Amino acid sequence: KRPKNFPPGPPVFPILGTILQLSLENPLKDFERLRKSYGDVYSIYIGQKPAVVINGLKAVKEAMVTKAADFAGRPQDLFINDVTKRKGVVLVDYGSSWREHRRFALMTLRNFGLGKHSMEDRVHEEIKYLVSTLKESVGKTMSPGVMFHNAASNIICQVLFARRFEYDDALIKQIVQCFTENSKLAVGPWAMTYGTIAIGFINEHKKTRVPGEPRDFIDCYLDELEKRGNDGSSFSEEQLIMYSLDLHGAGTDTTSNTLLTAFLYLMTLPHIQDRCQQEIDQVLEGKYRASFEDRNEMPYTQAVIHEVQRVANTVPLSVFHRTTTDTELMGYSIPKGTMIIENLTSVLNEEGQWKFPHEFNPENFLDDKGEFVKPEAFMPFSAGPRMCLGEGLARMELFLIMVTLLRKFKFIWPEDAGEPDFTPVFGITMTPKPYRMKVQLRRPQ
Ligand code: HEM
Repeated sequence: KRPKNFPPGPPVFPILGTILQLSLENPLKDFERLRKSYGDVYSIYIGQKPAVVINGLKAVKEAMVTKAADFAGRPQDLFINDVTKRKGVVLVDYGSSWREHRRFALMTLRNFGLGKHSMEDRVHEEIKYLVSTLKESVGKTMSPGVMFHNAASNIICQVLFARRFEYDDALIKQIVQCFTENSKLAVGPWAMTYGTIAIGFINEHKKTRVPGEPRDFIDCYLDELEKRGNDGSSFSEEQLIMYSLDLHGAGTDTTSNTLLTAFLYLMTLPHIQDRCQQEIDQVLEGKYRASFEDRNEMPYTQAVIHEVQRVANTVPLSVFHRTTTDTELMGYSIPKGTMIIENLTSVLNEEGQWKFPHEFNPENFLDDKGEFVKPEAFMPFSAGPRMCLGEGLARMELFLIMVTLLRKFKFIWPEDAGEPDFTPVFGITMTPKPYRMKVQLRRPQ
């Protein structure tokens, strides 16, 4: 039985709840169907546990922005909570440890003029490896999956540990494989492997650091730890291990799957790729490399990158939330502790919010003068206090990587590759099916 005035939903069966009415392989279509029957806010039962699914811009905004604190918790009774020991930031419940760690990460990422290397330099450093890998493939076809995954992983590793791994490094390959092949089921062993690496790095940093002169995120955290001492602060070395695992995990699969989606569409829509290249050539003429600032001169390329993010729908159901108090949403009552599923998919393709909700079309982000505009329903990073903490870094990576690669190379869908399959594989993150791309140099380099 649903509690009084609880959001409606499909009939609940003993033991299984409403689970049989959802395809576990890809529940997104079922969520859409249930929205048609029950409205923007409805409930499902995962076994005996109720969860409220929130759909569409209006309801998502009311929950995540207007009633932000009420909806900013995280479920604490999932298997993953045991693995993460309730540390880090992504899965930590709303409270002072989460708040302090989130604030610290935002500040540290923002101040990343760390040492001599600004964040942009770190991203460009990694792009060099992408460019040389692609150069080796000129005139041939290549599978970009591992390359983009490694690049995204390395950028975070640079920020965290001031270290990167070669694209064919055995250890990092193993991690990538764990991640992609066994998918998210391998969180346990993966966390352990990565945890061990992180501990190694942290110990190394403790030996070589100069207090007050941080080289990277780990040094910043160790400085902060020293400053705070042990009196009741939520900062600890154990936190730091989980924290770096969190940031690495949150920043790798997301960015690399978005890049994979980008190149899949750019190859199969060559007129769009062409138009980006014209704009990039014009704005960067005479410049050695792109800077993030250049985006303001590139409305079309900006529109394409945003359209990629909209269509990629990289984190389709966001990260699950939980109510922190008894609350109300769109007139329904939701008790404290209820799991909340924020259906970002339903916002990113919502009819009435987009000119072309169901096709890849950069016009979704352009006004009639060709200027870049960002509709309110663009929320691939979610909204409110739990919104993606890496948004700034992710947007910088997407822009610098796409612009640099499009400036140098032309990407072609191989003649023998058959029809492209745009349907991604569902998971916490959506992954495009593996594909190959043909690479050509645009001008002699
Ligand atoms: C295209 C790339 C990315 C996308 C689409 C994305 C999307 C998201 C989404 C939807 C959430 C959940 C927000 C919520 O619960 O309401 C999230 C959380 C988070 N993301 Fe990202 N993300 C991306 C890249 C990154 C990067 C590069 C980092 C690393 C610096 C990062 C770090 C985090 C963290 C730490 C959280 C948890 C925030 C919290 O619980 O307070 N993300 N991201």
